[in-house]
Amino acid sequence: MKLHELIGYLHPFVDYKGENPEITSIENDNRRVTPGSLFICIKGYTVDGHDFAGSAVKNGAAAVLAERELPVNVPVIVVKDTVRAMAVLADAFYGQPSQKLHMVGITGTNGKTTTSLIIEQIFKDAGQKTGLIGTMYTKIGEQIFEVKNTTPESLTLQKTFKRMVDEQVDTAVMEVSSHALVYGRVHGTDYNVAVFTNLTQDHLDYHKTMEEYRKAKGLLFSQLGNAFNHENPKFAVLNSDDPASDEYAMLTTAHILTYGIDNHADLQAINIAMTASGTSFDLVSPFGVKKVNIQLIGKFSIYNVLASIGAALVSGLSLDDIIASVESVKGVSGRFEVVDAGQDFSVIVDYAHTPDSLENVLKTIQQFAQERVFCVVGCGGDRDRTKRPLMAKIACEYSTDAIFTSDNPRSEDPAEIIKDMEEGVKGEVYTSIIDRKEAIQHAVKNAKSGDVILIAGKGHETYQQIGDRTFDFDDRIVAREAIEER
Ligand SMILES: CC(=O)N[C@H]1[C@@H](OP(=O)(O)OP(=O)(O)OC[C@H]2O[C@@H](n3ccc(=O)[nH]c3=O)[C@H](O)[C@@H]2O)O[C@H](CO)[C@@H](O)[C@@H]1O[C@H](C)C(=O)N[C@@H](C)C(=O)N[C@H](CCC(=O)O)C(=O)O
Ligand SMILES: Nc1ncnc2c1ncn2[C@@H]1O[C@H](COP(=O)(O)OP(=O)(O)OP(=O)(O)O)[C@@H](O)[C@H]1O
Ligand SMILES: N[C@H](CCC[C@H](N)C(=O)O)C(=O)O
Ligand SMILES: [Mg+2]
Repeated sequence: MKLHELIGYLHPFVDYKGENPEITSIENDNRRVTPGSLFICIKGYTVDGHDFAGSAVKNGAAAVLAERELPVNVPVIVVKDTVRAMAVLADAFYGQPSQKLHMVGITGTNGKTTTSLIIEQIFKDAGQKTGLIGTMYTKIGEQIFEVKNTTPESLTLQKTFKRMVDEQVDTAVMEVSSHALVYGRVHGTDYNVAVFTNLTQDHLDYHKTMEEYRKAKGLLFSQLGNAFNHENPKFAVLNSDDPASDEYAMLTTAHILTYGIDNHADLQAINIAMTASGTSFDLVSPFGVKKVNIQLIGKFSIYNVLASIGAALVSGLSLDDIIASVESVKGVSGRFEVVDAGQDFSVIVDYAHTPDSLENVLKTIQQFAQERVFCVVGCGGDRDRTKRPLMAKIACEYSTDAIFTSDNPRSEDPAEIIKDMEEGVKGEVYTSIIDRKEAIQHAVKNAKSGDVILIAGKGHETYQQIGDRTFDFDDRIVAREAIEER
């Protein structure tokens, strides 16, 4: 695409009439620039991309988009906000790919990854080719790509959508983090279905207050498009048991489908029966009452399944087929994952790293636990500090043996993170062991027949970030080895 054509997509007041080179790619990292690239300078949290413009030009950049004039010998287009401009240009350069896909976006504090994988399964079972973008990976068909963020910045995102279009993907399912909504990473992404799971405390280091956090998630719904496109209607799938849903319903002109358990909803689960290996319920739906038997447990799992059924239903799939799909879902890696090495106690690895998710998982375990419940848990460094005492309190309240340990301390002192946790449990009985491997070994050594050990916080993660180093660490492997050593 020629530079002039590309610039034409920007704000009409961006006045550029200089040279008109062919733009072969758009990059925001000088190290990825090749001859003909447009280099976009982004002021980051760590460094300022404007400092790399010179190097980008040396690498062959044909033009630079920046927030100020720069001393380089290629055209510099100056805009007020390069992050916003990047979203517009990425969408245009890749041919507005999200408009060619059936797009399902999922936001909420907990359950995004789980729900996105269930939705992916439903669409696959319906014979569609799917794409997935989320915490664990990006997936196009069956090809898996590593990711750094749950929701990547706009350039990577649009490039990924373009690849999905090229590879004939029908439906793209993606997690939309609150950070992504605030940073404008999904600006220009044309969702057909926006799903809300729930809103509870997390990420207050970034959003500061729950009100700001709630507003951030609301952006997915306010950006869902305001036109009544009757050929291609848009849907918001909202949790009727979460108070934030009322606000999100007001923010959007899309059709609304609600799901829930406690409050009346378009899709409501009633007559719930849970065993240690699964859950059954009656699904009250616009198509009558249907019996559903899932292999997942915990009330939170029912919510994830209802949200998934809702997203598939408004996408036009048949309810009976959808139910058959959700009934076949066995679980998601690192979410309530059982480690079984033949021991006579249970070990569960789960990604609960927020107060709400920890409470949900421990309450679910309590329903089945016959003896003691050990809870090995830590809190991430460089993340919301205010959730630390709350998580510690929940661990003490809902388990018999709370063991506080490290979970990606990053740049923080792990002992200080544990101290923050301990603030929430003054006078209670717990054990603190900084080294996560030792903490897991401690639980495994002390567990007796019939006990349950929950190892919370890292789920599918295969690393531990300490300082600026990343070490191999997988709760499931460490637990298995500890059991085998017993
Ligand atoms: C706070 C934050 O969100 N940071 C994101 C941000 O990093 P940054 O601002 O530090 O970027 P930077 O390193 O300063 O770089 C600035 C610019 O200079 C460029 N650069 C940089 C170095 C260089 O040598 N050359 C160069 O050109 C970079 O390409 C970039 O354009 O931009 C990066 C690239 O897009 C992101 O990967 C990074 O996410 C970091 C890893 C992160 O931890 N983010 C978290 C807070 C986050 O976004 N989490 C959410 C939610 C998770 C969930 O709950 O599921 C997520 O969506 O992942
Ligand atoms: N609907 C839900 N409500 C509350 N807790 C949930 C729900 N679904 C899952 N959980 C809990 O939250 C944990 C994380 O789930 P999941 O990875 O699906 O969430 P996520 O929203 O993708 O999280 P992240 O923002 O970190 O990517 C699970 O391991 C489980 O403990
Ligand atoms: N998406 C979440 C994941 C947290 C996982 C936990 N293991 C941690 O490192 O805190 C975050 O980045 O806050
Ligand atoms: Mg996730």
